[in-house]
Amino acid sequence: MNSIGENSNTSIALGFFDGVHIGHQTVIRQAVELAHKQSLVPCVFTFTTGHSAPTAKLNGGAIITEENKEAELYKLGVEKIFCPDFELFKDMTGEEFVRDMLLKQYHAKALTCGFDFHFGKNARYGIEELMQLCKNFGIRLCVVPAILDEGKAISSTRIREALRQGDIETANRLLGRRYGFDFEVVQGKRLGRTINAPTINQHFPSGFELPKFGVYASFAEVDGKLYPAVTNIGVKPTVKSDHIPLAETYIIGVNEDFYGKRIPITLVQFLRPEMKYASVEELKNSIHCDIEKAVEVCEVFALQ
Ligand SMILES: Cc1cc2nc3c(=O)[nH]c(=O)nc-3n(C[C@H](O)[C@H](O)[C@H](O)COP(=O)(O)O)c2cc1C
Ligand SMILES: Nc1ncnc2c1ncn2[C@@H]1O[C@H](COP(=O)(O)OP(=O)(O)OP(=O)(O)O)[C@@H](O)[C@H]1O
Repeated sequence: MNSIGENSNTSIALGFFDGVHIGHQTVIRQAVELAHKQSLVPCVFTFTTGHSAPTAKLNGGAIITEENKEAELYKLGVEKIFCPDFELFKDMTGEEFVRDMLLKQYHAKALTCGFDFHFGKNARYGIEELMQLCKNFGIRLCVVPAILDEGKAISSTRIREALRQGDIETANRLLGRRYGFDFEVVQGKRLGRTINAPTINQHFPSGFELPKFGVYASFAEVDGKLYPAVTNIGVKPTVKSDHIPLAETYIIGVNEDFYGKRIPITLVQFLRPEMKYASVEELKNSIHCDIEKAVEVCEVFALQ
């Protein structure tokens, strides 16, 4: 990043980009392509929502961590990410946002956004205003039409809804990759090993969207290699040891100490809801069925 001068002219993709789904990827690729054509630095303008957030973004938790979002953006060819706090620009007029922020601070020569992009105080300004402002300030504007799935625009909101319903197939299709997380592995009660299913435990940070509680066929990445796995997301009502939801994954065929590591887990199929069993013995039997099912499912997904 140091090679990019403070005053380099930029091509900027605009949006929040939670999840970096297929619609976002199209917008970002377009900004990167424009940058290459016009010798500009390919950039993304996104923002943090620490102190305040746009009303439209208050309908759910994050799909991806900030760190993983950045990694996905860089994979698409982005070289610089502008990420101010929403608070800093939320009261700007459309003109102030384009002139003072995008043009003067970030040296925008080209902007790319989606069909429904809104900006400025109370998200009052849309594509029409942006076109006019870009014309006034000599900035090239590219507006990407809606990228659809099943006839409806792909959105972070749709992905959150799919996750809440345990509909991992839809979430993964809209994301254009497998949904997952790589939170640090923390210590559990160590009961798992006594029921022949030692698990890695990962807590969801606050503000993160939780997938439906239940058991999923999954994959775990260990030292760059993918292993079939089975993940329970929930509060373990049978053992009542926790009220804080967490993800517990039994990695099939691996038995190592993962404490403190960041193990990437991706979900591929919902197997069953989390249940409160009458005994640990019943839970144990159920977990062994889950493992068998997960092995079958992962075999199919490993070929894809
Ligand atoms: C595949 C799988 C399915 C699970 N399903 C349930 C469940 O339906 N209900 C439940 O209370 N706990 C469930 N658990 C969580 C277990 O209760 C938990 O793994 C066990 O208590 C060990 O916890 P520990 O890691 O704190 O030692 C499941 C765990 C796994 C790995
Ligand atoms: N399906 C899509 N097709 C084309 N552009 C899109 C699509 N979804 C989002 N965009 C554009 O990508 C940028 C970032 O989108 P943003 O994160 O604000 O919206 P979103 O994915 O629709 O999320 P939400 O559901 O939270 O509104 C914006 O410029 C937006 O217009």
